[in-house]
Amino acid sequence: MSNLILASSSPRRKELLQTLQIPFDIVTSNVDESFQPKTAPETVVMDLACRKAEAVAKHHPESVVVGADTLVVFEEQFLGKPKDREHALHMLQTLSGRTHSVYTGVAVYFQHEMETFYELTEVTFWNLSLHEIEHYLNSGESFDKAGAYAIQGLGSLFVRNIHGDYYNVVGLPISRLNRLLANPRYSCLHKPFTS
Ligand SMILES: Cc1cn([C@H]2C[C@H](O)[C@@H](COP(=O)(O)OP(=O)(O)OP(=O)(O)O)O2)c(=O)[nH]c1=O
Repeated sequence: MSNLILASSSPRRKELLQTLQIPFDIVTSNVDESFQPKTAPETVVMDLACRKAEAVAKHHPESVVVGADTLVVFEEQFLGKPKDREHALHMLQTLSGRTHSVYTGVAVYFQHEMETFYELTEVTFWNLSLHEIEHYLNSGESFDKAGAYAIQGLGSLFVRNIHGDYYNVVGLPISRLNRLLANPRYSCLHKPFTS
């Protein structure tokens, strides 16, 4: 097993973590992703990221384990992954012509200690016609994405403006994670992009 483990089944997170050019393995777990109503979104994403990292770290205490969670938030509504087409349609209609927030929480577990942070990116959508949304839903891209869209795919055509880290929206704020891993505490990772 590598010194670094990504506790995620997300192919986007895998791709982004590869940017660091550190060997890593993927180990996933099934954690309970429920949370108390009225919890602040940054608390939710950091807490879920911790649960994912902890569940894997239990079985791999020698490794640095990274977990993450992404949530789309519009006003008081938390938009996770849509349950079905109807749900995805409703989410995209909610986001149409408005600005929403994308939170990703990241947790790094190593030697019985957890470090966490979150990033927030504001994304503004163009007004979307029903025809456009239906066409997008037919692509199937919505279904495993928070907020029912993928900024890295066809969903990019909905985006009028973005403020913050693009990679945070895709699911892993990689430059901030790289800064965190620069700490000598993680020297076992032999990172090429930090001194
Ligand atoms: C908003 C947005 C989300 N997403 C994805 C990132 C995450 O994979 C997903 C949010 O769901 P998550 O529950 O954060 O992650 P996951 O279930 O895919 O993977 P795991 O829990 O195993 O780590 O939405 C995009 O790929 N593009 C986007 O533009």
